[in-house]
Amino acid sequence: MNQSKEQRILNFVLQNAVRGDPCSVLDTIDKYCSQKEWAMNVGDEKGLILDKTVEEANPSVALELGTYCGYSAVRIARLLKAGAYLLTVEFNPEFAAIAKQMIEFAGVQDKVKLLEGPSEEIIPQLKKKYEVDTLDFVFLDHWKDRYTPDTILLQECNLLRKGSVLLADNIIFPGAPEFLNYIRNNPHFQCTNYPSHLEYMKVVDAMEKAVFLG
Ligand SMILES: Cc1cc(-c2n[nH]c(CCNC(=O)c3cc(-c4ccc(F)cc4)cc(O)c3O)n2)ccn1
Ligand SMILES: [Mg+2]
Repeated sequence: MNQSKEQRILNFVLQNAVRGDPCSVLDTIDKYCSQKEWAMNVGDEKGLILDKTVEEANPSVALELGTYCGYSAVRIARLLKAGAYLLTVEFNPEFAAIAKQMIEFAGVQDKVKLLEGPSEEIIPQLKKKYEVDTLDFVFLDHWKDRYTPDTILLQECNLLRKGSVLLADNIIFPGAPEFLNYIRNNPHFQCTNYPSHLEYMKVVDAMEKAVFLG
């Protein structure tokens, strides 16, 4: 049975990156996806915006919606302080299996908990089943029509606190116009736009940061 693109990306990492070196894993994925096969990792350009936002937030507990192959999970986890951790949610079992191996190869498995299932099911379980109090940082990178309902769900589940930082990918392409309208007109959030480009392409994209004001 011929391999999936995601399996080819993982194999390229296993054969070309340095085990236990997150930066080497990120660079190797970026090399493969810019030169051989495009894939929906946040990538190196938007990855720098993600890095700066994570460093500024310096989260103890972070949530990522949309793991895919684990690129941004590795990117976030490599920046977390001792004792801090990332919960990452993936809907597609094939993607989750790839991401698990990617995270382990990068050596950040002790900082990452990979949860399989749809975001609308997982979010309401975070407090009781996953012992989360509040989230310091949330990376929205899953289905674009879920950004708004899941941001509302996070608030309903009391998972945000004053100062919680949300960062959303793909604001322009594929686009999340409803989310942009919701978050920019919501007095409980302070928004900042970061113009960029779609991963590995010249297509215009952007990220939106939204700080919860309580
Ligand atoms: C409901 C739920 C869902 C999830 C979930 N897990 N994994 C994902 C992946 C979502 N990501 C994307 O669809 C995405 C797409 C593009 C793209 C595509 C095609 C183009 F032509 C151009 C750009 C670019 C990107 O940067 C993206 O992030 N969702 C997890 C949990 N619960
Ligand atoms: Mg994305």
